[in-house]
Amino acid sequence: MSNGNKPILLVAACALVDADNRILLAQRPEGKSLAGLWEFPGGKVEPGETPEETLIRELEEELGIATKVPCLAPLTFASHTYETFHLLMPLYICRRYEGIAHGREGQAVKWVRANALRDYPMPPADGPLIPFLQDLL
Ligand SMILES: Nc1nc2c([nH]c(=O)n2[C@H]2C[C@H](O)[C@@H](COP(=O)(O)OP(=O)(O)OP(=O)(O)O)O2)c(=O)[nH]1
Repeated sequence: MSNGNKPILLVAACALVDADNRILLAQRPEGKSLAGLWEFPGGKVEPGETPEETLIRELEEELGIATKVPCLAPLTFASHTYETFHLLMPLYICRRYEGIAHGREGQAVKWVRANALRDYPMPPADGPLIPFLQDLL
């Protein structure tokens, strides 16, 4: 199957898990693509970055929390064709971090139980990730 020559976009995402086994979702702000949908924190891997470095940067920028490479464990990935690109998105899990997560860019954030993830509309790429989290948590 061809993807219609769309470029691959590499985005690193993280399931941040608290002591109660809840997962943090952040709401995409108005004005962005997929606005209003709930997503895992993360973002595009910039040139010169590893996906882990991207996540450490994004978790700090978006949520004000600090973590380290050994605290990021690979869980699974999403591979999904959008209209103008094909998204390849490794999903990491992180249970060890410092700070209290809050939406530093004005976005709503919510701690959600694995069995309630389906109650939050997510980008189309994210649906297949949910069973992995439900099995794990
Ligand atoms: N962080 C994150 N991005 C996701 C998820 N699911 C999903 O399809 N994406 C997509 C949305 C965006 O196209 C891309 C992440 O880009 P980004 O968040 O760094 O970029 P952005 O919104 O500032 O830019 P844009 O999409 O408005 O161009 O990955 C997810 O769970 N978490």
